[in-house]
Amino acid sequence: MTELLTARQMRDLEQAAIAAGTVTGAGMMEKAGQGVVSEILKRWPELRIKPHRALVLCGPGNNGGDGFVIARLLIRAGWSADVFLSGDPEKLPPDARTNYDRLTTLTDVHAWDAETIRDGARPDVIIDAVFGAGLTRPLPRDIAQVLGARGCRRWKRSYEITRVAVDCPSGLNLDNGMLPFDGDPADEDFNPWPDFVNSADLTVTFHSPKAGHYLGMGPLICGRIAVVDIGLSGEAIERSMAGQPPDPERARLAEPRFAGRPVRRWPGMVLSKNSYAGHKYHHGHVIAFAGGVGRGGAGRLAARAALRIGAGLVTLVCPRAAVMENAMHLNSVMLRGLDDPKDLARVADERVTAFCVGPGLGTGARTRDLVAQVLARAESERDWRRPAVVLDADALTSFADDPGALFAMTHARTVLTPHEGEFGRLFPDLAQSARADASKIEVARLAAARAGCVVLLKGPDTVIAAPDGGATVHAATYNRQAPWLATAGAGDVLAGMIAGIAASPTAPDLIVCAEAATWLHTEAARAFGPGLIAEDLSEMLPQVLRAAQDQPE
Ligand SMILES: NC(=O)C1=CN([C@@H]2O[C@H](COP(=O)(O)OP(=O)(O)OC[C@H]3O[C@@H](n4cnc5c(N)ncnc54)[C@H](O)[C@@H]3O)[C@@H](O)[C@H]2O)[C@@H](O)CC1
Ligand SMILES: Nc1ncnc2c1ncn2[C@@H]1O[C@H](COP(=O)(O)OP(=O)(O)O)[C@@H](O)[C@H]1O
Ligand SMILES: [K+]
Repeated sequence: MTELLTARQMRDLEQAAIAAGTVTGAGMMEKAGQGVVSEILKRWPELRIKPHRALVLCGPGNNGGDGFVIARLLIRAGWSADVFLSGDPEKLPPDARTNYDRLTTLTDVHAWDAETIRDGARPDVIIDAVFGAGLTRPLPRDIAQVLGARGCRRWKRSYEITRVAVDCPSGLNLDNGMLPFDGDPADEDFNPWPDFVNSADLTVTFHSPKAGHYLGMGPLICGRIAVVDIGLSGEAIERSMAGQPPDPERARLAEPRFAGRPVRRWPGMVLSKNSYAGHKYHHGHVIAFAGGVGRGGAGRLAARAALRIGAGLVTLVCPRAAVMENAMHLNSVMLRGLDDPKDLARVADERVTAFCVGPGLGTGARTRDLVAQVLARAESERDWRRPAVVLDADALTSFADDPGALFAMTHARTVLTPHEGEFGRLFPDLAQSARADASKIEVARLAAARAGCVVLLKGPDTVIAAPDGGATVHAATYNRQAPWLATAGAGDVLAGMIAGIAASPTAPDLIVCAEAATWLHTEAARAFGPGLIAEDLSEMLPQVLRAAQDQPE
């Protein structure tokens, strides 16, 4: 799984490698520039045919330094390049200055002027090397005037101009995926979208992607992401393998890759039925709860998903009045009636290894009691650990008035799976800071630490965090978009899938189960495609599981 670095972690890696003498700043900058040029020509081979015109926009730091390298390489390849620098050449950092000096022997580098840039010849390619990891404030207005969506409208067919961002579209915060903007939103003519949103067709980043490429606005404005090696690979092997919990300090991306290469065994290795041995109890017994009469659908969706993903047995537990209704819909999923949560032991013996609580349950005292009963379950004599507990939907909302009461009961074998609304009810202060400028990764980490359990905060950029700080981003973006998942009941299916994977007595850490479930959930949605409704997800799982497990060594 690829590590998602923060700007600071990337800087530290570079500094450490420079200090160790394995790379130099100038060497990395040269590789960065070369990498951008070769990615452009790889992505648009037609640009190789004859030289073209580039507009290279450079900033006052090392991102600008990359721009000077790119301009030099393009000019050497016969292109014409109009180069502009925002900032004082005398104040450039040393490596950027060296590349500025080399470039000025080939062409002029003009001082930034929005009007001059916009009145200049129409470029075929715009290189955005204004700000990268070092941006600390909103994009200054004179830069937004050029890079913002309105910026290049003066040119004919401006929408056909290829836009390439170096490290990120300038203005993007690489830690949180946000686009801080200047100006007063209260002003009548203020419109952050065309003014400040700078988007690219291709973003070329270095060594490893950064969190902001995958969070928030990042996927909307980066186009595609290409990662190029700048000589740091030997310095930083990924610190945790797929199938093992993430390193507490390094967030990662849930995907079947390690150290830049495809890993064929993930997520198959996380699933229970990956060897010939075992009977049904070896794969765990899940209990999913359903609501009262007429409200059983969500619980049934979760139960079916738990069975499809591989739990040995699944029982749906509902109020007695709803047994007949549920019986009409269920075959392989078993069914029991339960009115008083205190009688849980009657329907759930010690062989139950996972519970899924919340979908369709309704909010209130009964749901709170059920959650309390389930969370109070200790490890049994048969199993060395407590049953896993997935709390979703109404199991979360029922504690909106007193989240502390929930966190007093949650334990390390618990996963909370809130969408943003449910998250705001349990963690109002953290939701607030996420709306300001805290990264979704940091916010989920704080929530997991407070609740003492795994927190999975949903969305196209789902973040899964453990109390020790381990965090994974699951990206249903770029080439894994699955907008069809925004459909009622998709979350219930995910909760059931997590329970189904975690139920196995041999299941790995809960965060690892949650990563695999989230990835498979999106794979199922992608395999079905448009028109998906929640029922379809479980039915796509056999096909998705086959692809995940039947891989040659
Ligand atoms: N040797 C290295 O460290 C390498 C750095 N690389 C490039 O260097 C970039 C990071 O370089 P830097 O740390 O110099 O950062 P940047 O070049 O992203 O920006 C830093 C500069 O912008 C100024 N600044 C920040 N926000 C501003 C704002 N809102 N308005 C006006 N000025 C603002 C800062 O004062 C500083 O002068 C990476 O994104 C990458 O493109 C690559 O060349 C790879 C090697
Ligand atoms: N635009 C989207 N792209 C990808 N996944 C999405 C998108 N919108 C929602 N999802 C996913 O779909 C599921 C929806 O869950 P949830 O909001 O709990 O819905 P429900 O309660 O109706 O089941 C989550 O797993 C979420 O991450
Ligand atoms: K940039």
